[in-house]
Amino acid sequence: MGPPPYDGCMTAADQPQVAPYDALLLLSFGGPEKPEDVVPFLENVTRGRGIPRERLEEVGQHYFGFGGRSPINDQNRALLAAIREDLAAAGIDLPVYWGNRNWDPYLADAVSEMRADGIERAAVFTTSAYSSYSSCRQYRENLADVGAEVDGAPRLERLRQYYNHPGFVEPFVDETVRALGSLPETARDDAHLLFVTHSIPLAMNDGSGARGGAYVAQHLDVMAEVVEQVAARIGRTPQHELVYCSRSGAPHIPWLEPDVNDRLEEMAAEGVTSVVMVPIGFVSDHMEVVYDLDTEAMATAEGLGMAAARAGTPGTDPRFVALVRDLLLERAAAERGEVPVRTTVGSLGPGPDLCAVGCCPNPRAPRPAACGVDS
Ligand SMILES: CC1=C(CCC(=O)O)c2cc3nc(cc4[nH]c(cc5[nH]c(cc1n2)c(C)c5CCC(=O)O)c(CCC(=O)O)c4C)C(CCC(=O)O)=C3C
Ligand SMILES: [Fe+2]
Repeated sequence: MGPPPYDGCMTAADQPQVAPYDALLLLSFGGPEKPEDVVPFLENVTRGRGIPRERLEEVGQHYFGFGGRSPINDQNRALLAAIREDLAAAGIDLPVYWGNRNWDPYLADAVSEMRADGIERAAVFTTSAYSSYSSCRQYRENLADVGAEVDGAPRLERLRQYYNHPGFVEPFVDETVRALGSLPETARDDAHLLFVTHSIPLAMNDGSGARGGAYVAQHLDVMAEVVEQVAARIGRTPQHELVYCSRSGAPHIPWLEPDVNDRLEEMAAEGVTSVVMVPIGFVSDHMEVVYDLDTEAMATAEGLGMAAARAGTPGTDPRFVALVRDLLLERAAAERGEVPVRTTVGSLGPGPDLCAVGCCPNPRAPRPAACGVDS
């Protein structure tokens, strides 16, 4: 997993090699920071996507309930600071920028700033771990758009998907063990684990990855790995399953199910009395987590008389921050023609540096996307 932390005795020759890159760009979703931002933010997210008016009003209320401020931008500020510290501690002198798809600071502004600073070729880390149109190709389309929009934009090379990197998986293991331990003693031993991710349309899952179905397959692989590591720690294998949150879209279009709330009701009827929710679909505790899980699903569990706890997301866990450095150094080595170690856990192996032709297709109409074998 990358070089050892900088111990103060490193010589220039020992410094990890980031060439050919001269910058790193953190690319994220973005979120509103005050009540006036909420509606224009939602318009940015849903433009041309056929999300019913009622759903938008409902989601707007989630944001207003938190003072019109999503936690996501502050979480990215913290991640940005942690990445800068981690790189510096490893003796890597590389500027790190941040831009979003849907809200200020926008990707185009970050890339304009990079161009003004003379950046020529940057690696791009997205806050999205899995393969699907929303979590992969849509970011690649954003990179293609900004390349066309910003004259003289640097080359932007998206780092591979990292759902099965130990720096993403291990924080969930620790947090699952911690959350189990936070349940009342009588509820601990038969608590079920509910692994939770963002629902997407069935058709989007069917198209995800190079051969289809990758979104669900990747989550099942992460779930199996977390369960195995948790079992090794607690000496038993808890019951576990994958469920979904944050369904959107028109009601007649099928999305991945079961919804976490529906499943909690069924489980209560089946006699389950305690659960731990493990939000493996998410990198930080943003609105989907603090509203859809901590507010809505927790209220559902409480209403059913179940004991419930939630595991935290990677956020700024030092292992997750070091993952960014590991992927950067891995890709830099590959671009120099070396054959780097590509660290993964689970059964699926590392994803490609460049996405396959036609993977994770745009559900509406094909658009140019960067960072594919055909771009
Ligand atoms: C797979 C996936 C992830 C996980 C991977 C990743 O992290 O990238 C994710 C993350 C996020 N989704 C977010 C917010 C929203 N997503 C929406 C809508 C949608 N998401 C979708 C998928 C995903 N979304 C889809 C298929 C739609 C339907 C419309 C469309 O086809 O695009 C809507 C519109 C209202 C609604 O319909 O809910 C909002 C406001 C925020 C910000 C949270 C904050 O502010 O803290 C984050 C991190
Ligand atoms: Fe979303």
